[in-house]
Amino acid sequence: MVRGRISRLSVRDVRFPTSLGGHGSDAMHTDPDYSAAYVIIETDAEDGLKGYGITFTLGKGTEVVVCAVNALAHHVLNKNLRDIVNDFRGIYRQLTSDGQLRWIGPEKGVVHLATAAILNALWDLWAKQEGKPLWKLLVDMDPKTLLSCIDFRYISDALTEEEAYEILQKGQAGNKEREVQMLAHGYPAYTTSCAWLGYSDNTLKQLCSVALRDGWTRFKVKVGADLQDDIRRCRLIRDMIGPEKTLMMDANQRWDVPEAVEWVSKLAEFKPLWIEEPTSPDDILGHAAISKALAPLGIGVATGEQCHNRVIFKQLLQANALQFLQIDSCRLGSVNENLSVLLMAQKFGIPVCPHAGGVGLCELVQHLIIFDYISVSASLTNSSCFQD
Ligand SMILES: C[C@H](O)[C@@H](O)CC(=O)C(=O)O
Ligand SMILES: [Mg+2]
Repeated sequence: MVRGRISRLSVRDVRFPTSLGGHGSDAMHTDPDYSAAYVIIETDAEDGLKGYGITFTLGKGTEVVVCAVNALAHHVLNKNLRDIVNDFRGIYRQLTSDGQLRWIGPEKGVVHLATAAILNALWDLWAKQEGKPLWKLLVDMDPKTLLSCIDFRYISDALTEEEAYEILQKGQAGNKEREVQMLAHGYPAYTTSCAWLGYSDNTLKQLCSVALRDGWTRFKVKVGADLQDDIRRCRLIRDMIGPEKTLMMDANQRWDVPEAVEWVSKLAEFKPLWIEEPTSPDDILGHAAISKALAPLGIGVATGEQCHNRVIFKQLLQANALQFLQIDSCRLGSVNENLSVLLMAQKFGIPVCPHAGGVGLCELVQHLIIFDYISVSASLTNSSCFQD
């Protein structure tokens, strides 16, 4: 039973000095300090439960997001949690339509990251009050209630609410078996932890052999700064993992469109499953051109960790611009907006492989992808996996 009035919203600036060891480094973010704007929501209910929500940030960027969280807090303070969840689409719309803050979005950038942190905390509190993990709250929710959390504005030309309802209805066939399977075996994952760009070859080798020993079968390597380095590192990792295991590459937006095609063609001998973020995350037609050029080489394009919102995902799908869709639990406006993207991906037949390289993202995104498998896609084909 959902209960309580939101009596307090606090936000902390949490940072880890990961740049010191090159952890999390890539061709664009060479000195990332993994960080989070960490929101805690309290109610006046006697149960003492709190909702915790985060958005992933890097170092000093956190200060700006914390400021935006404080600016948005009044939209939820003093509201009853029951009223919020009974009109979750409305509260999403309210936060994203703030008359003064929308101008510095809209539904993108700092204010959207702040929106995600607040909404993530509300979802966490709702799930806790129901006594369930988030994935189970979503799986058990009837389709109509689930859809009432989604803002279909701007996407109804690609996915109507009626189509989304049909997808969820279809997803109910076999869902109990899939839930049992998830509880018994978990969800397939890949690791990036061996091959951040700032790691030496020795570190890469050492971490890769540990990962192999631990049973990992899918590995992601950072590329994009220097072609000769990439060739050497990709050869090293491919030699270690052998021809059968899966290799992905991630360029973190480093290239122009023609440069991406040329560069990745030179890495094709290492048989990557995908090239991730080959160019600007805003360049939908650029991604489409890269997808088309790399298709004959058997290399797909993955993107999404910096896709602002459901509109960009809609257009990437409409333009055949990606073969692997990478939702991010905090870049989009939390669970509400992620649900719409999972449903669009299903309609377009594109597998979802969430982004999770960051503070708390692995923990958050597993709820979304397990829900996706049980209630939406019903498929593990084409490595719908996520990151260590
Ligand atoms: C800065 C982050 O570590 C980024 O490199 C993560 C990423 O691109 C991924 O996990 O994928
Ligand atoms: Mg990435």
